[in-house]
Amino acid sequence: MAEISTSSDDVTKASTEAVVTFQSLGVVDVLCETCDKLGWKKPSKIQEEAIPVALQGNDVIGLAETGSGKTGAFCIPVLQALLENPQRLFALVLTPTRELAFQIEEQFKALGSAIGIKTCVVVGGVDMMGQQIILAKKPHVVVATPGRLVDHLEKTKGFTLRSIKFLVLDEADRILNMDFESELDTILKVIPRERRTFLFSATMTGKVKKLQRAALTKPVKCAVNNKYHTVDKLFQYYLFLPSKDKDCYLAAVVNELAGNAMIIFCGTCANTQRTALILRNLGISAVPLHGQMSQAKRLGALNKFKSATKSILVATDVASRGLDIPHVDVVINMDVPARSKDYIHRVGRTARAGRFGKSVTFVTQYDVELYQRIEELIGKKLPEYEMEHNEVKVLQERVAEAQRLARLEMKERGSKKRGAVASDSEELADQNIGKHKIYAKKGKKMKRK
Ligand SMILES: Nc1ncnc2c1ncn2[C@@H]1O[C@H](COP(=O)(O)OP(=O)(O)OP(=O)(O)O)[C@@H](O)[C@H]1O
Repeated sequence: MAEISTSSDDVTKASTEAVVTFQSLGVVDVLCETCDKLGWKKPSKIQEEAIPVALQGNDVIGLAETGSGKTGAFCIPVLQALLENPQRLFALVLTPTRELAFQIEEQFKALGSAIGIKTCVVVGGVDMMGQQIILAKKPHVVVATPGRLVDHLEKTKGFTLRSIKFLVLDEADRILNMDFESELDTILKVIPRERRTFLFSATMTGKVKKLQRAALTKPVKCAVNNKYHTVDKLFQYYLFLPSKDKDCYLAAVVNELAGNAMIIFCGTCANTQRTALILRNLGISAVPLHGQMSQAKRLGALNKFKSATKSILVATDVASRGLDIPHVDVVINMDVPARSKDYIHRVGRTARAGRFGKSVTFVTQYDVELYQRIEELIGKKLPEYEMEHNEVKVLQERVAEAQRLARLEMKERGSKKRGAVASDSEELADQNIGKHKIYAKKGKKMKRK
């Protein structure tokens, strides 16, 4: 496999020698103008590496840190090829989460706005019929999560992917994981072998066997920075704390960082829900996002957070990959991720596209080994987050009451679910916000800077 690897220094040196533009990379005028309109004055490092290689007709493995513009790095060559060879059902993009599929579609629409691009998102959790109607109109680009795409391949009459010229695996290491094994195999069987394939991620599987599954042809690896590098403008900390005091520490850290947009990552759907409820019971506006919520509620939660009506998103790893929400200032890992690579994706939700960001990872007595694996992966020891531990204790009583209420609310949710009424987590959280306000009135409202 040919390799192109660039470190930041190389890029700085190179950029002082010659100004790189989208045009100088070989991008056609109409797409250059669109980039300009989007405010993309020059290509990002990964775009600089991958676009010319892709435009020359190669398969590409693109590896670059989070928030570095990988989506544009594959969208632009696909759109340029489409311009040269206009055809319906031209490209298929596979991505692991539904939210990410919508985001990638938006990027295709934005970059392809001047050329009349037609796109379709095919994801689970929403009605198949609407998707069938759009698929029947044969869009140029289909952005899909693997499971729902397979459903359509099996059930939607007349839908085939036999004409596909480009396959893109975004968050490729995740798509090549066992979780998507059978779906990916089904999809690969029905798309032409004669095609171009792009693999992009901030973390890539090193296992050749897995990479072979993607059936690349003489791929060129375009890597920017070292493997598993986290962004320079991201200030990462860990906080060592006793497991039983996690909620209290969370309340304290959130309180201290109030005013910032934050994502709090939890390990399970239940803990995500519980944590969001506890924060709300403390009078802090937080919205949960996890896989047990309906798709409409998931998108609603994300939109509330994106539009800054809610400044805290509490989420599972469903939100760890790819989501591009520029205003995220802080990431808190309430639970240490079980898969070390997820750490890189989680903290990559902040400090995007050259901005600053901060992350705090909670490490309890049970997580030391997991945490050490993360430090090994990122190749550095992180500083400890400074915290006045006595101040945390002051919150204990109020947090205990918030926990008690959250337990009741979770129980209520459970029994509602057992009954005929299907209650949704976010809905329940909204119903309960009234209670929180009453509670907040009784107790002292938490300090907001
Ligand atoms: N050349 C550019 N100039 C300025 N902004 C850009 C450029 N390319 C991309 N961006 C913006 O940078 C942000 C991050 O891009 P993108 O979401 O593609 O990152 P990513 O590398 O895919 O991250 P992740 O690994 O987290 O998925 C987006 O808001 C995008 O619009």
